Amino acid sequence: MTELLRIEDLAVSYGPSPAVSGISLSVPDRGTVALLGANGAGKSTVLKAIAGLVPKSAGRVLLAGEDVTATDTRHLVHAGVVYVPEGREIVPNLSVDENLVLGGFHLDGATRRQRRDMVLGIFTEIASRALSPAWRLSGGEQQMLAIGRALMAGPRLLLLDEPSLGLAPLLVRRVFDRLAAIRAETGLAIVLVEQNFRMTVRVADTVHFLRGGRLLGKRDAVELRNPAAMDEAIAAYLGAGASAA
Ligand SMILES: Nc1ncnc2c1ncn2[C@@H]1O[C@H](COP(=O)(O)OP(=O)(O)OP(=O)(O)O)[C@@H](O)[C@H]1O
Repeated sequence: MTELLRIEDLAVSYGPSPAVSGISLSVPDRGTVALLGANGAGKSTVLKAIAGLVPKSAGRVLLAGEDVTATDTRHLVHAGVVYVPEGREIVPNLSVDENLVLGGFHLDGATRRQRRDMVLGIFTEIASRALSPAWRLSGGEQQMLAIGRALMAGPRLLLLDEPSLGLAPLLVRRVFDRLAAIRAETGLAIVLVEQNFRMTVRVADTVHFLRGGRLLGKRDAVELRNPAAMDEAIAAYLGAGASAA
């Protein structure tokens, strides 16, 4: 499979000591790579560094072979790299439709309408609520809107930061089902940061384990769908105190 994203020896520091270092990983075209780890392990920092939202103190990021290490966020969005932050950050007083338009503001009208129809076709839960203010949506529907808004930009690489955060189990399942649909329909690649291990292995191909800002190892996600293998990987990579969500 062709490689879409390659990270080589990435480090990010917010202060004197690095938050993450020595991060190297590869995301194939149309692949889904997950980063699993406890709070503070450095997962969001890796995503933000890829998206150009935090400065890198070392390493390189290559997108389809092109060095984008120093490329700013705006140009990365145009190159197809779109970040969906933890906490969704939709605009509550704007309607569902208006939030979607924000994600495709740079598009011509016809493309924007076509993308909007594609997004609402995937997220059928919010399709009938297009004119409702976003604050009226449930947490899971707001998460779908946040992902939908990112899809409006026509990404090649979606960087998803904890889409399950704060959602009830049923809604988590719905969001992850839609992620599987997006992957099948649009063929984009995804880097997924999660703490919900069981849901993650349903949609990912490869899982990288992070602890203390370092990558400890990676496993095939299909293997980890076996609960015993997941428990063994968690104990090996994340420590005895960790457990599958
Ligand atoms: N803006 C910041 N300024 C200073 N330190 C930060 C900043 N953002 C993150 N950190 C620190 O960097 C480390 C990694 O944080 P990061 O948010 O990447 O972890 P995470 O694995 O995504 O955690 P969580 O699951 O809690 O979101 C932590 O020690 C955190 O306190």
